[in-house]
Amino acid sequence: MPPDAGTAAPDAAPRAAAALAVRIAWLASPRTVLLLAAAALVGAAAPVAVTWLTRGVIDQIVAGGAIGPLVTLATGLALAGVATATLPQLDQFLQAELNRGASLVAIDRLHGSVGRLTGMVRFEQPAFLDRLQVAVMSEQGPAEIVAGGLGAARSMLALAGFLVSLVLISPVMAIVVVVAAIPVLFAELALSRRRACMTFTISPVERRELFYRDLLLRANAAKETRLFGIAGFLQRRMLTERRKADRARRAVDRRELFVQGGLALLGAVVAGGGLVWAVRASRQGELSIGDVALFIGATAGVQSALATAIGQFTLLHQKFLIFDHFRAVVTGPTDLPIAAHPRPVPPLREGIELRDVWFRYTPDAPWALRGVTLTIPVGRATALVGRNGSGKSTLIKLLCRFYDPERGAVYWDGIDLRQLDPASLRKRVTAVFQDFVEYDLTAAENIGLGDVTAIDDDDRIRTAAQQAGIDDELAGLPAGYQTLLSRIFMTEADREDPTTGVVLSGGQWQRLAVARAFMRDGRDLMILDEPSSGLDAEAEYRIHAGLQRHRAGRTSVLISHRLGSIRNADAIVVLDDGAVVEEGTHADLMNAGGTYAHLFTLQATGYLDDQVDQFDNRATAEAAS
Ligand SMILES: Nc1ncnc2c1ncn2[C@@H]1O[C@H](COP(=O)(O)OP(=O)(O)OP(=O)(O)O)[C@@H](O)[C@H]1O
Repeated sequence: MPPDAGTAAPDAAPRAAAALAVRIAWLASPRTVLLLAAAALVGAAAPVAVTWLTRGVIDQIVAGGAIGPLVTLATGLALAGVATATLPQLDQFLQAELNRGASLVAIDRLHGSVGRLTGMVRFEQPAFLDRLQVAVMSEQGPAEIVAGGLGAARSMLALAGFLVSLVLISPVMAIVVVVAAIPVLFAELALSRRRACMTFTISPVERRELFYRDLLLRANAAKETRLFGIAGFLQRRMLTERRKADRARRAVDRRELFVQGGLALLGAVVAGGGLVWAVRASRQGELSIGDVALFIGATAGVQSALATAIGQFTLLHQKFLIFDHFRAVVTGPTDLPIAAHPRPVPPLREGIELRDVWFRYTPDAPWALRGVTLTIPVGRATALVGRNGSGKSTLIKLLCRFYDPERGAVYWDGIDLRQLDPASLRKRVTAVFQDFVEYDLTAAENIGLGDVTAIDDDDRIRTAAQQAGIDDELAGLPAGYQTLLSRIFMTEADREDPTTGVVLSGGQWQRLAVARAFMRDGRDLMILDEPSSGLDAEAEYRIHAGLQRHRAGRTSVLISHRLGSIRNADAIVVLDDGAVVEEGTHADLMNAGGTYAHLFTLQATGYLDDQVDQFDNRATAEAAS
């Protein structure tokens, strides 16, 4: 059974997420972080200074004091004003700069971690995919968290400054303002938790919306969506998912509206009450006019700094919770257990052996392989055949160790694959998968990716293409092997120029995938999962002749529903419902008259008219009886 550790939501660790975010930001640009911190310090001091300088100026004017100190105070006020006016722009620039650098580091970390997942297990787990989607959206998290943290620190410093000012004028008022802020803090924290939770819970809905949107916009789905007239149907489904997500967002927005509206009202009542008191105190001579100005500025300053600090803390808390999904992905365990001291994979000398292998994709899924015991001898061609869903592709995924068996084991010259280094194992394997990738790159790159160390080696690329029978076609493209095999990167100006990109046919792509596998020449094991399913008869014949030549003396596993193409394999293994039901050469299996003989005869019959008639008659008779 595939392990599921690390996919279930782990206990959120917002502190660890915050620490990781700060580490990433610091790694990206320590200078920008320091500049932002300096800006935060000045940003905190400036408004407090403005309030005190304003009080001094007013009191000097009212008292008719000397011009010198008044000018000094006014100059200070002007400088503080300049700092207050220009800091937001500088702050914005620094934040954007930090964002660029830290996002780059975050993207690199995230993709590095996903790339280090050795198997396919995680990609089949919805919980991991949800987490990954949130993690991908969190690339700006480090910069936002650092900027938010510094913003909160700035508000706290400003708050302290204003609070001291307010305590000097009216300690009671200072206490009232602070006490009124306590419910705000708790309410905002609860709101932020709710928003972070909503972001995660709507993730499957957003993934479904993306799936429908992708189908509607994808070129290779356009044929079916048009012919079957399902664009409207898919669009309605997409909008339904969007509405579901919007309903969840609206519920949180509505709660915020009521809670924050109520809290704002409370703040306004406190400030209004204080103002009435200050005016009365001034009339009774307890406060100077400058004191009243200081009181008004300090009360507004305390309230706004408190509101900003609480807002920033709760936003930070929310960002920690969201960025925690990023942390969970980048620090999560690997999907397949890796041996403490994985052994490098030696060249294959005897063969690969499956011993009583049981495998299912999830604990609640039916078994895809049931007690498979099988030897793939070195230097021999082994063919896997069987009906759809009988477990052929699953078996080769286990040979590449994309998954581990739940019971039993796969051995490479007697060593359990779990003891080997997965990367080292894969260096010894080449494959054409059923669902091979069509890269929107040049023809040469499409082949060269088979051995990225030789991606510029034109001779090897060309040899691989010749072996796959596609050299002539690639050489004949407008820019030969350098032709881009895609039209998706074209600009409007390129549209008429055929050399900027061409579209290959399905069969051509398939031969290109075979060439890519040939690029990894000299590997110990070659896996071919339906390498010729999309080819015309002649291309199929040529590719199988080429593969046969190439396979000679090498270890290969070949899957094909066209039984004629595997009849020359050294051994044919028939799978049925995840179990090996027959094994032998073509002649052995035909003599045995079992599943293979039945399937082979059925296919061969299709190519011979008189036998087709007999077959049809027999089928009609069978149907009638
Ligand atoms: N990624 C997956 N997640 C869950 N179940 C899967 C997955 N891939 C295959 N299966 C299931 O495992 C069983 C074996 O599938 P597999 O693809 O190995 O069959 P196959 O013999 O290669 O079929 P085909 O001839 O159609 O390619 C099937 O029941 C299939 O539904």
